[in-house]
Amino acid sequence: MLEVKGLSAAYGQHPALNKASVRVGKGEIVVILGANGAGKSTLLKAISGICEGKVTGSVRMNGHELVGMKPDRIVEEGIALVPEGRGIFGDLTVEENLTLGAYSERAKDAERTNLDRVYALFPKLLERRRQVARTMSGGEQQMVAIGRAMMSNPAILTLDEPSLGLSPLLSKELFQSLRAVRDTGIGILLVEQNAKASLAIADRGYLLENTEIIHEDAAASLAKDPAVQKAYLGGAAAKGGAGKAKPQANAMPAPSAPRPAKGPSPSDIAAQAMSGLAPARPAKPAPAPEPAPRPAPPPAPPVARPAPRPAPAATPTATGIDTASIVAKAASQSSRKGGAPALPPRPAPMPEPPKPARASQPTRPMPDLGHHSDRLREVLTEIETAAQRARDRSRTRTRGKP
Ligand SMILES: Nc1ncnc2c1ncn2[C@@H]1O[C@H](COP(=O)(O)OP(=O)(O)OP(=O)(O)O)[C@@H](O)[C@H]1O
Repeated sequence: MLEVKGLSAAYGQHPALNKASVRVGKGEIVVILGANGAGKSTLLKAISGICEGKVTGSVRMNGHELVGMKPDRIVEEGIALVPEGRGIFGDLTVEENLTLGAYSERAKDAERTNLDRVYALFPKLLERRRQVARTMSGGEQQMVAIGRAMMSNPAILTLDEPSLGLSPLLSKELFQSLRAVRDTGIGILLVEQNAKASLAIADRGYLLENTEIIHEDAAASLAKDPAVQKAYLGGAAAKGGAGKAKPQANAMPAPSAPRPAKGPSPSDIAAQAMSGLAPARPAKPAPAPEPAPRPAPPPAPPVARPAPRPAPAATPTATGIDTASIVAKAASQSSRKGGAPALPPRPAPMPEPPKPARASQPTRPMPDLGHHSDRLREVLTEIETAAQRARDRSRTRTRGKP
């Protein structure tokens, strides 16, 4: 299904990947093991069309050449990336984050089915679907990131160090979830530092050292390979590399070219490629170690729902979620924080239809919330109602006075 052949990438004069060849079949988990700086993230970024460097070679998905294609076209071809650092929108709810993943043409019609599939795989996300993502635990946020990628209806899911920063318990849950994703028929290309856990769930693996794939084998064989054990599985202090092709290769990364000080982090760009939008994040921080799971915040008090406002023509979706609103909200979150990458060309949300004339206006007309969320409307309605009640009370008091 996914066939990478002789793929190379260089950042200026600095080679980061050298003629890598990798394949991933349907329903297969393939792991890439390698030391820091070996070129693992570069490989995933080059596959997704978001490598900042110069990429040569071939990446074929079901026979279609992807090198040179725009990232959003690559998503349409069925490849979704879960970037290092997750790249989810902290200010949006779980469900809003998930819905953003369904923005591609490929996924639009199957949004409800995909959402159900994600909730079936991650029941916790269903429980917490109205929770703001930044209040979720690290493990839950990682599930949101994977769920969002799955909303693009991918045939291949690529993940960059998904267990980074998670406690052993949450990592275990995560790897079990990946197995469940694989069992749905999705092929998984996984970059991981946690060699033991990833080899335990993988079908095959590759060793990437100093920009080159030096060995490929069944995961079970790799797990038993003394050189792999020494280098990646906590064997005796391993200065040397692993694998049969170049057992003497040094596992230390090649000296790196300086990364650009400004601009979006690779994870941001990856998030952009996946969903068409990306939140602003500081450059490549390791997520904080996982604290104990947090209880769900208390449910919000019930609010009086305002009469439904006519929805803009393009917004209704299978889930009933106003995607255009969520996109606008996510974009405003990105721009508020600054530094987010520009949005890639996407079908623009339909313009707001002309506002219908209101039959009887309240004392003060409701402001036009246009692209804002339903929740905001609810809060404003509440405020309006409270203000009206206060005015009525004060009028009653005034009338009662002699
Ligand atoms: N945007 C960039 N500009 C310049 N050099 C880069 C850039 N991104 C990566 N590199 C360099 O390319 C090499 C490979 O980096 P890459 O991030 O692919 O490694 P990695 O194997 O994923 O490492 P890690 O496990 O630490 O994330 C490194 O030497 C790195 O410094």
